[in-house]
Amino acid sequence: MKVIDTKIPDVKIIEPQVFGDDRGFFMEAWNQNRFEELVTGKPTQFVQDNHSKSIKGVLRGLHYQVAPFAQAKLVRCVVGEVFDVAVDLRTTSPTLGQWVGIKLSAENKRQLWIPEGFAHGFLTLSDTAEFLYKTTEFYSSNSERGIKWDDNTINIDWGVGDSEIVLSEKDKFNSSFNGAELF
Ligand SMILES: Cc1cn([C@H]2C[C@H](O)[C@@H](COP(=O)(O)OP(=O)(O)O[C@H]3O[C@H](C)C(=O)[C@H](O)[C@H]3O)O2)c(=O)[nH]c1=O
Repeated sequence: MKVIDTKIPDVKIIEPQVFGDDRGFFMEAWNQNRFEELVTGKPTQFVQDNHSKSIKGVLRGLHYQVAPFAQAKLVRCVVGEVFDVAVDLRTTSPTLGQWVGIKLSAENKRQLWIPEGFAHGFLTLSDTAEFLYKTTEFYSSNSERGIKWDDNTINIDWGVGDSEIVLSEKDKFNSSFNGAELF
């Protein structure tokens, strides 16, 4: 397992070791000891596994839960490809308002570690994409918050125009960054 830094120090790219042979491949998608040793450096417990399927152009996000239900997430794409984004919402962080974007795919098998204090979202690049992620806190609908995918303060380069984006009704009414509840 290789851990790669991003421009936001606490957000890490993880490349699991993949064992390929003439049957296909095997990899440990998550190993508690290795993850705590190489990624977080502390005890890290996940309590929920999520799985979503999206068609091309679907953008889910930017979402987060506020305290006491703030979630850290370990995310990966197991079918197709997505452009995955984390946005720093920590008021004491030197990278507040900055974002990290990475392509996650069934092909590259990369994972992204997104600590508490970040908004998260992804854009579906392939015809369909299936997205799996572990969270460190349970879902709490009352604690859910959303920031507009095209907020002009954060200014994420999604690589597509507005016309190609498919949003949930909820995501059409997300907050601006400047109006958002931060950490
Ligand atoms: C997130 C979640 C949702 N739900 C229910 C609530 C709705 O009835 C239905 C769809 O929820 P939603 O439209 O919020 O799903 P996404 O747009 O994929 O939301 C996710 O999008 C981005 C990518 C995230 O990082 C978050 O984990 C999460 O907010 O599933 C649950 O029952 N449990 C859950 O943990």
